[in-house]
Amino acid sequence: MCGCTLACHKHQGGEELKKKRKNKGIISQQMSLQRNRLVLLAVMSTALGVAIVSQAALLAEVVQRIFVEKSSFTSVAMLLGILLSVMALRTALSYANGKVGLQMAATAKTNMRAAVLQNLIHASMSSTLHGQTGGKVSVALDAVDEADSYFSQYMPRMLEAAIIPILILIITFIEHPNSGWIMLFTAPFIPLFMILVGLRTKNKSEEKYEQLAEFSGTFLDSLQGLVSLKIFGRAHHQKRVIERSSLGYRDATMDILKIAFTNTFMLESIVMLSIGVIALELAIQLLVFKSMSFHTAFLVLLLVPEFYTLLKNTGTAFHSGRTSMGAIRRVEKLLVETDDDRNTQTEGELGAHPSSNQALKELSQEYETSHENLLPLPPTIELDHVRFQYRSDSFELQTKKISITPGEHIAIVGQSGSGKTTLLHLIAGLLKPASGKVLINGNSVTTHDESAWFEYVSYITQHPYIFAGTFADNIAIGTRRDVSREEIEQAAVDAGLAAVVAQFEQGFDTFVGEGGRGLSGGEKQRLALARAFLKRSAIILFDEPTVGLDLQTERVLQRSIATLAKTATMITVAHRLYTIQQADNILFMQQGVLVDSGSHAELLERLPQYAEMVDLQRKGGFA
Ligand SMILES: Nc1ncnc2c1ncn2[C@@H]1O[C@H](COP(=O)(O)OP(=O)(O)OP(=O)(O)O)[C@@H](O)[C@H]1O
Repeated sequence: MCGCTLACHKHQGGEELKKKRKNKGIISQQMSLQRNRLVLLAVMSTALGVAIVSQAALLAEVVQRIFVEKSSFTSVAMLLGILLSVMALRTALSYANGKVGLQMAATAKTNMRAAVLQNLIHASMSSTLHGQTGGKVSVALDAVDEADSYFSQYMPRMLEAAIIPILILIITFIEHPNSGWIMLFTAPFIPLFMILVGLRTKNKSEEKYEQLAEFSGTFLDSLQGLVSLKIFGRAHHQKRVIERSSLGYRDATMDILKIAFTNTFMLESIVMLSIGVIALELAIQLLVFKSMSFHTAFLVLLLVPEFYTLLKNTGTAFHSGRTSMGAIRRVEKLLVETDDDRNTQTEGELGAHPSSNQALKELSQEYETSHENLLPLPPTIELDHVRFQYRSDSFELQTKKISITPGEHIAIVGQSGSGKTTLLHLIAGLLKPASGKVLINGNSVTTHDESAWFEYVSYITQHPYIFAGTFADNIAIGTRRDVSREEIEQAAVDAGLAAVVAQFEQGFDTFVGEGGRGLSGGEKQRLALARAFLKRSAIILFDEPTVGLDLQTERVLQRSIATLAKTATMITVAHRLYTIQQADNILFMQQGVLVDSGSHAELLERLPQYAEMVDLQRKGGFA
């Protein structure tokens, strides 16, 4: 037994994939993952080449016998039968080639989407907030979809191009070297031309994806902020922004299409010209110089279009492959960005505290056992000279050494923007300190042990996220255990949500969240509380609402919070004097610095800024 939890194994797998991705790009990674399919494609392409040459040879033989040698139909019946079977085999092989290509594309897309999702899920809070949501959605959906043609068309066609034309060329050289030389001389123009065009398309395609991501981002931002835009009369301005960004996307797409059309025209011209030259040469040899047989001339004439069609298809596939590569690069960029972010999050901490994995595992086991019978035991939390910055030139948070004993009720207070929520996020392990440590029972919390640590924590934010689903689903996400309907209903009762749910005909099966019924701020917080009751965490983080709730809701929330806090360490970003006065320890924040901590009475006595804040709150009627 390695003593590793399921989450830990999953993590190791993810790390391996991450390492692989670091060394190779998505394409080579997929190629090595799908090596069997590539081998199958190569075998089928060779078989297809043999079928194409055989079909031409058989057809030339049949025509020679019927029209030149005037043989009877019965004497060629068998040849015709074989010809039909070869044609059927060729069709089947082409179909199978396409099918394997599609399977490769489907697997590659599934893997890419899983990797994008995995990275986005594990990205730190700060990187999640960075960039536009719509842009990320566009990478995860559109860019991954666009990668399809690289695997479904480009790869199979390239393999065919590497095998079949060479086979045809060998046969042509054996049959009639002059035609072989013409083919050999004209053929390189097609890939050469395609490479030149493809390189231009690649840049254009990358540009197109940047435009699409910008367009999606702007569009989603505008949708989400529609109410604010209308109220501030900015809807028209935003309309123009969307228009500009959609026109940018249109132009980038049109540029690619322009290149594609020119490319097709040039390709057709080269192909037609080459076939024409060979046909003319064959006619002169056959009719003027009479230096070759009809069978040979006809066979070469049948093989030549096959040769150029294959090269032409390769050219088209090359073009779509290059377009796809632009999309793949975007996915790679997102993966690298989020990978780097995960690296910076975890490095250092692990090396400094090799025992932290073990300690959290013990905590987790303790939690699992205790969950069956008792409530989980709150750990000791210590902040040891923590320093944090969102960005190098921005707000900086600093703390001294501070210890939160199990079951303590902590209030974090300070002016707006003083760093209260940031401190809460640092304690929760949602943000990683630049220096200093957040210690849980003496060990650092690292993102490596996220799942074990988060088992311990409930976080009731001011604006809890309500997922699209029923009340019951939304409460049940509070825990990873299988919970009964009774437990969900009890949690709702404890959180004061039951009365709200009872108003609806479908009760706990009422749809809420996106596409369902909307909830008020107070109702959302009660739902978040119900999740916390179900989870029965050892640490409750609570971002107290700044806006005034009605007295009834306020009382319900206060009562529920007090019940929850009985068995847990409670850390509240406090805005109410009542909460502050009840706290065992108050952390006073000022411009990012944890200035002082102590009881209400202590701080009143020794910290004038605190006394001033309390005075202001009293006057504001918050008490
Ligand atoms: N994601 C972020 N990126 C950059 N800066 C941020 C980010 N989140 C917050 N900040 C900045 O950090 C500072 C502290 O913010 P924080 O939300 O912790 O304050 P707060 O005391 O909780 O404020 P409030 O009481 O108004 O909620 C602010 O100056 C804010 O602008």
